Amino acid sequence: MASQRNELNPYLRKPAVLGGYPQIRTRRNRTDAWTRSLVAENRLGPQDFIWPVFVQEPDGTSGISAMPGVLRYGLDRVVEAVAKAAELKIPAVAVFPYVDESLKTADCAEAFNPENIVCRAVRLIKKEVPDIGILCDVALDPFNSLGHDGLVQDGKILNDESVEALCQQALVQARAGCDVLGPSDMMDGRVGAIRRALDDAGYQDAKIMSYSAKYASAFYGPFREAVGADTMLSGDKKTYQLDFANSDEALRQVELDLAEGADMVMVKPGLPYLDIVRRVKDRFGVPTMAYQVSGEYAMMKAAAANGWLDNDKVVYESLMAFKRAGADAVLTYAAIEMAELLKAG
Ligand SMILES: NCc1[nH]cc(CCC(=O)O)c1CC(=O)O
Repeated sequence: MASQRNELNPYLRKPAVLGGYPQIRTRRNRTDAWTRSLVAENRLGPQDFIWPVFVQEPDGTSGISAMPGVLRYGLDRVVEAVAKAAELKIPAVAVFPYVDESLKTADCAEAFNPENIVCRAVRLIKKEVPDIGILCDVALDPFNSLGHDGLVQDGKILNDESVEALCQQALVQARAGCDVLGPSDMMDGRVGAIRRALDDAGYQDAKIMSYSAKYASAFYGPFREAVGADTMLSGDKKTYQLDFANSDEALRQVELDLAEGADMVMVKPGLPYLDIVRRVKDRFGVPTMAYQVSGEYAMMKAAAANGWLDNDKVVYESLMAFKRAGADAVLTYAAIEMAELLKAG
């Protein structure tokens, strides 16, 4: 039968596997925009973003010199900004506080004050923009006169005492209406402790997005200006944040956080750490977030301001790269501009 058919149809006599060029031309799938769209393996939409929002005590807004286009919002302005994010179909915002120096202390008491700027912003956003998810950072640095994420004694970052403080901070945030607690402090055991504290207080549905693979990175520089922690920090964060020489260590950290009850995990910074995103996603298959941090944003904006890079194109390409690496969503300061661009087509 087969040989008969081959005689009738000489093309079938050719081997099924053609082998290569010139029969195979991979450029065929790239000839037109519609073909490229058809075969695209990843897509980017506003649902892929979490927008970090800085809030400040004074009404109005203020700029951050190393983050052009990013503002801190007073409570009179934050609702409008978050409502715009919701309108653009961005699923969640991450609230970060700018705290006046006079409120920063070594015991970080302001972090547990239910009337602090984070809690008030969360209550307001929950009330006025009820459908957007709210993530809060759980770490003491914005409230710490020493600039560290944990409590400091004699120059050492205390672990277990810090975990207790973080639990208190998570509880005031959950009470204010925060949907997702994001421990970004890298203390040992904090995810399990926060989970227990939330459950005991009746917040079983409050989610934990753990900053699991958070590296001691120089790319956080502009953020520290944004939250007013730049001049405060004594030393560095290398005794708790991960060493950027390592990646097995990140997997171990993720594994522990998942065992302790993390609902989602995060890799941070983003672009220079896409290898970690891929390893985490492949190994655990859990919701994996990545944070395109302040320094990454600053680099793109600085190059674009000089005319060296095309802002819209590099921001788009960088965010698509996160998707390709396996990230489910990206925390990015460019969320609004990118959502607007995608909407405009
Ligand atoms: N724990 C605080 C925190 N949460 C998010 C960032 C960085 C975010 C950014 O750079 O955009 C930091 C800074 C740090 O750890 O020093």
